[in-house]
Amino acid sequence: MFKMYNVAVRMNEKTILKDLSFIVPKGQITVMIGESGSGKSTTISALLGMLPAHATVEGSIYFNGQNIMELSKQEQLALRQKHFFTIFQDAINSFSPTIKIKQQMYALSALRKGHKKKDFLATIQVMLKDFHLPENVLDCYPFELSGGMLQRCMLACALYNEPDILIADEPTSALDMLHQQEFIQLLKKLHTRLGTTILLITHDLGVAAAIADFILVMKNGEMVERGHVKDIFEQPKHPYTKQLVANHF
Ligand SMILES: Nc1ncnc2c1ncn2[C@@H]1O[C@H](COP(=O)(O)OP(=O)(O)OP(=O)(O)O)[C@@H](O)[C@H]1O
Repeated sequence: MFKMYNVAVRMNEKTILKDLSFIVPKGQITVMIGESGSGKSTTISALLGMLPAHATVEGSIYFNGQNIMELSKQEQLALRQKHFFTIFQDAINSFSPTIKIKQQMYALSALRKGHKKKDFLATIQVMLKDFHLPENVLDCYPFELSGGMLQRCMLACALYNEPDILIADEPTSALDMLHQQEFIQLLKKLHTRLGTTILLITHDLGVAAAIADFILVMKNGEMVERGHVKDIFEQPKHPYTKQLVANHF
């Protein structure tokens, strides 16, 4: 579905990503793991065109066979809005503090679907129930909800938008154990229902083992190993992956 090919990123004279190449297959859940500072978020930022202006990016990013790096900034933005939906680590920072959840979810969804407010409300209310969120959640301000509830609102938005690709950058790291598991179950549900292609970033191997079809292992800005979840956990090849897996069990 999309592929990064020989991507290198430099910032402040420092090489952050080195010659990164990988595929995220259609309809599969690909999980990127690796220690803090290994370059996971930078990879996502490169994919989403969100790197700082001073960053230099080389290489190609293919989506449906098209190298999006060859498109104008405007075309890239339109393509990402149409096909990608992203959930970030800190749900509270994903919402504006002074606007009610309903308006914000509608704005996020209207961008893609152009649906009427009435249709949106009817559909989203069913989804919220499905996601164990109280009915009045739409009339709340973000500060009135827990981190777990806000992440579930984001996931409901993702479900409503039916993106081709869902990117989730450490979506559970700010949640407690119970809410982490609940979020992962809902993510699985979304994947089962829509067959969404998912790229999930985490440093939690338990999360990776629970949900991944494929795993990408990052270390120091390089991808040191990639493979099917079973192979990574049962027969890791790279010393770093071996160490990660050994520490997990
Ligand atoms: N704007 C920037 N300017 C310079 N260096 C940066 C910038 N942003 C990130 N880096 C560096 O790039 C490297 C990779 O950071 P990145 O945030 O991608 O890692 P990560 O694997 O996502 O880490 P974490 O799990 O802690 O989020 C780090 O050494 C970081 O200090």
